[in-house]
Amino acid sequence: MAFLEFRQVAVAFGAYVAVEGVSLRVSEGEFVSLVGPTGCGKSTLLNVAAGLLPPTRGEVLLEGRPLRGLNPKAGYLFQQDAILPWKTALDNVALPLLFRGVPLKEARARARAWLAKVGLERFPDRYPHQLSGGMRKRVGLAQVLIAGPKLLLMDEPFSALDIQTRQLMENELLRLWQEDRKTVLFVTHDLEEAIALSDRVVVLAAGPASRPIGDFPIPLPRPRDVAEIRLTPEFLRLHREIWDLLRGEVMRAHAGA
Ligand SMILES: Nc1ncnc2c1ncn2[C@@H]1O[C@H](COP(=O)(O)OP(=O)(O)OP(=O)(O)O)[C@@H](O)[C@H]1O
Repeated sequence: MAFLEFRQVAVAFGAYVAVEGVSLRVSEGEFVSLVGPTGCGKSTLLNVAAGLLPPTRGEVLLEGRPLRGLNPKAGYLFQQDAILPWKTALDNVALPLLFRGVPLKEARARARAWLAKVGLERFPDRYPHQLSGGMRKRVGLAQVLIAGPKLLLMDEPFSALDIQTRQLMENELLRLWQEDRKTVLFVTHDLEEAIALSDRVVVLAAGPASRPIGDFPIPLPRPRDVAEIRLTPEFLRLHREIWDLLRGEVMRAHAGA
């Protein structure tokens, strides 16, 4: 049984059909990336998986059962920071526990442990504006992971970071993921990032009515270093193979824009 399954999902915004006939199965513990040209519906599909957006047609199954309303197993990390500027790093991370009624002292103790896991143990009292972009991402990641989601939905989480910080964060994500292998659905424009991180890369067609047109297993060994893995012949072979398909869709999207 798939952990998460899209079954013939379509989403229309008024008369515009963004995605149509999307069927996709993600196994428990699998790291799957969605790549595709701009506007093809990647974020739309993540929103459907999060239960934030009901499909116009078709359905999403979570552990075999139709998803109704918000996805209770999912944690969502967006491109923009979702952390609160008036709270410290520690209290931002503690927030999901406080919402659940965990007492303040316990929530802060657990948040402290999560800050340490993402390498911020020395900065619990800093406010977001006193942190770098990469550090804010770490706070965001800890804030999502502290809630213990079984499914991680990530929408271009590192795209605003400079390349070195981005690679550090990608390695950090892989390290945390190796610990307990959550199921991950990761959206990115960046094919290299998708290959470096994933077990599988799914290519979406240019919109309208986008759907998966390619599904590529990534049999690269783990643990991986995202900077080093990019230099291996197997990585380059996979990149060429997937780009052969993706290139046409990117050109179609630009021609239609
Ligand atoms: N709320 C909305 N109302 C109308 N149209 C929308 C809405 N949300 C998305 N769309 C349209 O649906 C299509 C898919 O959007 P989506 O944001 O999912 O694409 P994407 O692949 O994530 O894009 P990008 O890579 O640029 O972030 C786009 O054409 C977009 O303009």
